[in-house]
Amino acid sequence: MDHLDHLVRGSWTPSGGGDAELPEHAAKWLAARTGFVARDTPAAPDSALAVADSALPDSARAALTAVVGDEHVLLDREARLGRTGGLSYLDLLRHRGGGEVTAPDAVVVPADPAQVQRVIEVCAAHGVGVVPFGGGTSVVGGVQALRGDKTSVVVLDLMRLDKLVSVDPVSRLAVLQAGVVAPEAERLLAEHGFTLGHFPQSFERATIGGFAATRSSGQASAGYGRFEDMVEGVRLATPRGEWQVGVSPASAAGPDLKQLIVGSEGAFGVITEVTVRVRPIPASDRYEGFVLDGWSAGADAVRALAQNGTRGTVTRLSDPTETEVGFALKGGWKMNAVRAYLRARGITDPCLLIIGWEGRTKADLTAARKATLRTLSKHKTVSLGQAAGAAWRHGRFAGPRQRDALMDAGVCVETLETATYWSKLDALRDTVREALTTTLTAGGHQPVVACHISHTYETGASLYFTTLVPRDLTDPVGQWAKAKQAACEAISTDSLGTISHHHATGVDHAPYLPREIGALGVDVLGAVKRELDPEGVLNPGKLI
Ligand SMILES: Cc1cc2nc3c(=O)[nH]c(=O)nc-3n(C[C@H](O)[C@H](O)[C@H](O)COP(=O)(O)OP(=O)(O)OC[C@H]3O[C@@H](n4cnc5c(N)ncnc54)[C@H](O)[C@@H]3O)c2cc1C
Repeated sequence: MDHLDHLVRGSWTPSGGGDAELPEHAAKWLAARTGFVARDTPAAPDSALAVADSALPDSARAALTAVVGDEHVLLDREARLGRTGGLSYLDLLRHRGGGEVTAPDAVVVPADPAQVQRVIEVCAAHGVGVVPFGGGTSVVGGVQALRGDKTSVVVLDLMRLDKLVSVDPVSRLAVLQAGVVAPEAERLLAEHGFTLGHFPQSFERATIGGFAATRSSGQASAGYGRFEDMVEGVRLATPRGEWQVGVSPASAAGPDLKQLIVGSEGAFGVITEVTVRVRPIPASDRYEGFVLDGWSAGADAVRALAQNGTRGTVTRLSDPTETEVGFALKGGWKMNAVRAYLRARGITDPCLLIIGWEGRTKADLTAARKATLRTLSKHKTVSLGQAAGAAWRHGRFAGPRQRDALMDAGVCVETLETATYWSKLDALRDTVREALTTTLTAGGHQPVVACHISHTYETGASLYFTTLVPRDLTDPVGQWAKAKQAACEAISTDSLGTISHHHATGVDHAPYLPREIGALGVDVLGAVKRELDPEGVLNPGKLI
């Protein structure tokens, strides 16, 4: 695993696009498909960014220093700039292009849950906003340093809460501090023979607290569940005091308050510890690729897998456009041979299906794989074998690096996600594709809008869209902002889908939340917030 700088904000990795490059064949394909002309648009240096002076009152600074020590209240430009915004395409653009960015007035780095609690109390007493910051990988504006009605705001960075607190191997439970980054969580748990099984594409950077705060979902959700399924208990610091929930695996003692905290995006409190369900590390795994002919055939097969309980641990279906993008980015004679092979097998509109199985024993894996293949045998499926599965697995965290390289070359590249019931899946996909295509077709440019299903349920599935189009250099922010707005309108009109399956609400999706949960739902969330955070200092402008 690479060492990733905690504070990089203009790209996924410190070297920007340098970790990946846009191969010539891929640039040619993009040119033919979108009208793209390669341009060198590297990130502007950090020195080109204007950061306003800190407005943190001296009294608040002194009180914070008394809690965490002088060296853990950071006021320097670099520390504040490093926690300015998340990692959406628009966040990256703001950092790359120069101009003014919204930096926090200070960064506070407490050492443990007790210090987090006291920091929150100090901020509430001084009317200072607090933005909890885990890995800073939010793509919906969740870590933007907004002030709301406050005159100053601090980022509360959880990076020092990096410990595995305890493991209960009998119950298969572990308590992890909120700032533990996902690869470190896996490393710490592996020492006890366990895995969490949570592998979002942001795995390398995101934290346990961030996963809980956003109801994250990882690539192996078919086998391990979403993050909220893994949460058994939460310790939360609030201006009203500490709140701990979760004492047993199930309970009929009223509504599940744990689920009120999970997904609260720092607006109700700061998660300091999470008790998670863990599983023994699987003894064996196997990944394979299959191809189905056309989106409907692919979606039908994946639905059958989900509804009769024969999914793999990973089950991921690309639509024809995403399959084409994948083949085009790889390029070379091997891809041409695959295309020819598929044509010869009667596949005219290839949809790539990746399935990964894991087993406690080899026999378990074999049985699970057989069950999947039995379901797939009822659908017209061509196997691409383990090589295709291994290729996907090898590149499963490469997307953010490729995005850096594409951004350097002048491409507008961004993703968005939603979910709905199976009966509405095609309508949702068509509507979002139409919205993105219409808004981004301009000036001789044609976008590529690719889609995949990577999280399935008995009743429905997620849809994840990736869009590529030459960047509008005169109004790059407006170009994507309009497209995203059109997609959000398409998703939320007539409750076609959810405004977020796993990226959360943040700032970007907040305007659409009332359509999804209703005015009464917004009032309920508002009441909870007022109860836990009467001064309104927690993560101003997010969620509600
Ligand atoms: C390239 C890329 C790929 C991604 N892929 C996926 C994916 O596959 N699946 C997925 O689910 N998400 C994905 N995301 C989104 C993001 O990684 C998730 O939302 C993740 O859960 C955020 O974790 P984090 O530690 O980075 O949180 P941050 O970005 O730091 O924070 C996210 C939100 O949670 C709040 N928060 C953070 N920590 C705490 C805490 N301890 N207590 C209270 N509130 C807190 C923040 O204030 C903010 O509102 C992706 C993002 C990127 C950039």
